[in-house]
Amino acid sequence: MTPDYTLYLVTDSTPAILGDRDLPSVVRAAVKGGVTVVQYRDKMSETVDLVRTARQLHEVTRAHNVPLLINDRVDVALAVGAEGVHVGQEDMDLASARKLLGPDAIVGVSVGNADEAKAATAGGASYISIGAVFATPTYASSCLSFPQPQLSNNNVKRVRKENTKSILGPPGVRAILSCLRGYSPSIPVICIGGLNFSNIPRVLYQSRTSLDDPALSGVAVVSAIVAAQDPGVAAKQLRAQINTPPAFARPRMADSVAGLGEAEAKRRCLVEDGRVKAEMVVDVLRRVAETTPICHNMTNLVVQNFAANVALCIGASPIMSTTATEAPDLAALNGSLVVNVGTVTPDALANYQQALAAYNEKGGPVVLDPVGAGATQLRRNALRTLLSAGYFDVIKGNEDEIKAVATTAGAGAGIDTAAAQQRGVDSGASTLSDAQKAELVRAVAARERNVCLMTGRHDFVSDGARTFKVRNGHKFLGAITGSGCTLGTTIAACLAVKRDDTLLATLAGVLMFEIAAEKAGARPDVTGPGSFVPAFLDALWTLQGMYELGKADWLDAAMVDVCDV
Ligand SMILES: Nc1ncnc2c1ncn2[C@@H]1O[C@H](COP(=O)(O)OP(=O)(O)O)[C@@H](O)[C@H]1O
Ligand SMILES: Cc1ncsc1CCOP(=O)(O)O
Repeated sequence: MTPDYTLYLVTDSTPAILGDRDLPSVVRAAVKGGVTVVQYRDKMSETVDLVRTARQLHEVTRAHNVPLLINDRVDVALAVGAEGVHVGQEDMDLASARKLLGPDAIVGVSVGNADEAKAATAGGASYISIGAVFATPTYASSCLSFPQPQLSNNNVKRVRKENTKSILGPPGVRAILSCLRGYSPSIPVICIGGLNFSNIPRVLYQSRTSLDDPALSGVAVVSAIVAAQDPGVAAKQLRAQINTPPAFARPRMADSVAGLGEAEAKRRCLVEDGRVKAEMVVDVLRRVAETTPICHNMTNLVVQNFAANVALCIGASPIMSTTATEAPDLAALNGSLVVNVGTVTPDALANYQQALAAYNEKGGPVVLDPVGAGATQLRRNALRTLLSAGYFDVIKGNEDEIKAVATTAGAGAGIDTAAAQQRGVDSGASTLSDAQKAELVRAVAARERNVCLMTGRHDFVSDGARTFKVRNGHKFLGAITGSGCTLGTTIAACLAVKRDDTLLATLAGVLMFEIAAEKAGARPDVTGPGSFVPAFLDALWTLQGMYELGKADWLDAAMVDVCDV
């Protein structure tokens, strides 16, 4: 019988995680709650104790028809008649473990990259476990910070090695999963590393680019169950969560192009015969004006006032709040969030993460503006932290910022572009052709399973399936501070009212913003960036009046090209 890997528990017997409870009763509660596989992992105990505990655990798991696997120790698995073992890259090799345990035993292998995954698959692993998805204190607290005089030098080395495993993030997991497509599509694959109640839905979602992609067979957790106050309740909640699509999962054309049907795919094309479908764009903007969505900005110190004014001029209701404790209340108001790292600090970063979690839980749209992300190490780190912390519906930035996003994710994410040393918050000279820009935004959107917008004289936007180039805008936008940031605010307002097509909402925001800029820049009294700013706010305000009237002819100015990537 093929084991069910849906919720795979890896045990941890150290006081920091297990506390003063006994492991068999924690495991009993966990399997009753819905754990489907148990791996007994104990790097510290003497063999005699390992065998005794493994026996107790096996009694518990057998009673619930759940396989028990022993970490590393084939001898212990044989001694207690466990269903199998789990080996790492540093442990006994797969072939020897298989030989000792026989063809029916479960032999799982930890992998950290595509080559290891392919080797384990070819070598006859029963399943593979990809990790580490996120950094986790579990190994550190369980092994290194806890004095273990009996730990041999070899064990110390091995433990250190595990602690320094590279962090893959969901994109790294997906890269490995997709390498296995066509190679061995049927091998069960799970992932491990820092997984818990708040990040499992996103990992399951972002580890696939589309519904046609191979999916994970399950997730492995340690402290989310072993350290939980009630391991049984924790297991039950995790099982329920694994089976429920996350609140932020929206219908995406990229997910199901084939399943959409020709009529629906065409309807969502947005551009027909070289012209943008004006009524669809106007519908989004009218909804903003009529419903006044809350637009929560966690933005930099430079643009607070400008961003609030832009939001008001397009008909949204801005609130500039950088304190995460009020984010759950704001997320409940059905609006959207902008996370703009323009003046990021360590405290601010912690607040962004909490607010992101609050919006992700409610399914409220979130825009990430990684301002200056390619300029300093602090910003690169902040970007890495945010990309692992939650799901962003839209990531927007100038060329250098999008390059930073593309090169940030975990190993194996595989977007082929060079990171750029950004000049402050502005982008340096462009080094990419139009085709490369189109491919870059498509690849980021596909990797993150969201929408990516790269701004500049011309903008490129993609949801992984549809990619457009927008040729609107005005040179004064590039000559004032905060044009990119306030475009993020504008897009967030559109996302709040158009949740079933993130790309359309983004395109609507871009067009309104840039055509307003063209109208402002064309005014005879606008002679430079200084006079442009108030004229731009006026133009946004005037356009808002037009869509309230249902007028769409201003969109004749839209210049949107379909990119063939
Ligand atoms: N030279 C330009 N001509 C037309 N539009 C521009 C120009 N430079 C920037 N923009 C527009 O200004 C907005 C912000 O883009 P950008 O300046 O790239 O962002 P940032 O301020 O984040 O660096 C976008 O709408 C973009 O299209
Ligand atoms: C100048 C500056 N410094 C930190 S944030 C910021 C504003 C950047 O605005 P934008 O990226 O929209 O031009």
